Amino acid sequence: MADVEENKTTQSADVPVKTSLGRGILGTVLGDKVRGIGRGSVTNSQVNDVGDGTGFQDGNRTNNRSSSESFRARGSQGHFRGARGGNRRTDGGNGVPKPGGNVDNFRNDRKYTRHTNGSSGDFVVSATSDDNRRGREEGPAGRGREGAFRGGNVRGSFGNRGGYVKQGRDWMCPDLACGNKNFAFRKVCQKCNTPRPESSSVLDKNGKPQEYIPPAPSDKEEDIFSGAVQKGTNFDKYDDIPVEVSGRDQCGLIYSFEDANLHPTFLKNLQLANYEKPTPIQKYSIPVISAGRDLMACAQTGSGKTAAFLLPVLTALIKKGLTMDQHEEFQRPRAICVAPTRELALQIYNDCRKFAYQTEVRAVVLYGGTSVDYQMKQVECGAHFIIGTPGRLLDVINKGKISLKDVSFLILDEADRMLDMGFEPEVRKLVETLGMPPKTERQTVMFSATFPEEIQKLAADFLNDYLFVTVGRVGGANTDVSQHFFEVDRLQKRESLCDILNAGGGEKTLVFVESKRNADFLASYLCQSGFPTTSIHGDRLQREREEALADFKTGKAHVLVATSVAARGLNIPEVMHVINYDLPSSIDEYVHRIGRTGRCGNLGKATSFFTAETDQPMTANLVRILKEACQPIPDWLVEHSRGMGAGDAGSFNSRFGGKDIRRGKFGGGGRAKHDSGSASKTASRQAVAASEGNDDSKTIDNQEDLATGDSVEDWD
Ligand SMILES: Nc1ncnc2c1ncn2[C@@H]1O[C@H](COP(=O)(O)OP(=O)(O)OP(=O)(O)O)[C@@H](O)[C@H]1O
Repeated sequence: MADVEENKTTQSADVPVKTSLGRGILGTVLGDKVRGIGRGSVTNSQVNDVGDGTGFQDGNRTNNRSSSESFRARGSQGHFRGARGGNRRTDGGNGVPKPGGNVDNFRNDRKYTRHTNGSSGDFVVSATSDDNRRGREEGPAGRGREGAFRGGNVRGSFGNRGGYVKQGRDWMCPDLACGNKNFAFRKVCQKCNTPRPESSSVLDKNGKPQEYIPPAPSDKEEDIFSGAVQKGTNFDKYDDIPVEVSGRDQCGLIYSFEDANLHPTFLKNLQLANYEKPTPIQKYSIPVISAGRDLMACAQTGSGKTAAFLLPVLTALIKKGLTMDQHEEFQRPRAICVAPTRELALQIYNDCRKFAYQTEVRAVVLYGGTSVDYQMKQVECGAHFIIGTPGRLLDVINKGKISLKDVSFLILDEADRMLDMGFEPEVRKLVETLGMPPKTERQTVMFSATFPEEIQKLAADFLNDYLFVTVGRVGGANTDVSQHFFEVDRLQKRESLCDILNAGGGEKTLVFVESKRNADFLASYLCQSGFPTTSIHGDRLQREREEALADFKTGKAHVLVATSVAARGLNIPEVMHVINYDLPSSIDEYVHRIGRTGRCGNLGKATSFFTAETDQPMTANLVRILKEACQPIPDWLVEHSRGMGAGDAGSFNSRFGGKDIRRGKFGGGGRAKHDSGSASKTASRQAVAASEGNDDSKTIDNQEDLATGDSVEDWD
């Protein structure tokens, strides 16, 4: 993918720049075939610009065309955005497209619509929807791609772990050479006697789904402290990011963990975890929480927000003194942390076990898709700190196992998500109706990388005279992630993805799609195309979700296809590349998705497929995010963004400029800007208040779609 950068300089597709025997921008030479994707392509004699030069090229072009025949430049130079219904040959049996298909064959029997694209003189060739359907559904054997998937010709995504087998449903033989579809009740494959994959053996003797009991976490020190993302080369550059604190009576900041008055065991545990010095969000948040203040904290993805709340909360719990409620049926947790997805709740729980290692703090995690009885037993064994997803938490509370009256800390991780339309009713119920002390008698802290203004307004219902700490811009993208965009026709996406994965040479890649069905579909396709792939989404069994994540973490599968369940918070070491196969409908979701790479000072890469017909409403916000992160902005994206309202390039007049919505209401001295870096180390350790008076007015960008269908799937 270095090629992407390398080739960006060429603006005109007509100018032959270099000979490529390997890959073009995203183009890949496969045998004697050259496929260009995204916005550039390669012929044997020309390399065309990826960033700006041309549209993507039909796959199996012959090599002797001149680049000007193959492409026309965009704008004044003319531009060809080749879209086609499928330059793939269909596979005899199942209609699954194979790479390297023949565009000419395709053209012979497909209808094309040719139209011009405004004043630019571009023309776009696109297949009609009939073509698209045929491209997908027709195969010599008369079975379409989707038919193949449902009908039994698609094998498990990943050996016997990935079989797309649902509870109580028919299952596919995990033996790739067999792939037979078996009825749900069969324990072995009818055709080859291969045992049913473990993940499908979930029916009890009454045919009801058996409940999943997750494996007990290891107590071994090396296991507890493994699995974290290690610091990258840009870790120290976090200190250069400006920090802003707003609110009354601000607290100081710390420059080392030793300054933070943490419990001594935590200091030892930090060493074991290789935490040498705090990140900016930790420097500012730990003193605020330790001082007993409510907090809204916003910092870029992967910059250490979890430790920023866990360390001071755990310290406070120990300082206040923990009574042992072990083996009592009724537990009175002192701290509750709520997270939007099961995997994130589990991850926070594991971080909590890490920091609280060898202390008396007992943490319990409650999340859906697992046995409630099992989790209730865990609670009975003692629960000072409960971490969970809202639905399961409510469930266990309603079963009378937990009293909230002693809760002194409420933490909302991914707080903007917890308070959006999908989760807000559950969170409100948890906080306001089940006996939790009111906001003046508990401490409430909220963390996220994004805090839209409307959510900030709502959050005020739960917070008491809070401080707002922002590191960098609210809602800004992680600047350690290089962002690339390719305008790709919907039907070109799969092939483009394969080219990118081939070019990546097996690097760990997370591919986001919008729908659960497409996640299965794509994972299956990638498996068949030779990429070890697994998938995670809300329709998979919890056991399968955890196995999928484990396989991806260990590298057994180097591609994970995911819906938005994996967009927030997940900390997976060595994810080198995030691909938005489908762009999300919300810019905040985009920021969180690409934040799965480039964590903890490591560099990462994000590639997004842009399809004008679906993604046009995102353009203004994308342009703004790119500009803010100092990323190159493709001209075509700017063009698309024109007339899309608040996001014209150059304007930051939106919610992204949003900081504390209370600004201007603190009288003087309520807002302070800081440099958390080395320069300020010589200064007083107290935050220096620099009153800035009233802020500029701003417009709220209403293009956000706060609740996306898939992402509410984890309410339990
Ligand atoms: N001070 C530190 N020193 C070394 N590593 C750290 C430090 N703080 C955090 N990390 C590591 O950085 C990684 C990212 O941290 P974390 O998951 O808390 O990020 P985050 O800000 O919560 O991200 P997101 O916004 O995606 O939820 C983790 O692996 C964590 O162990």
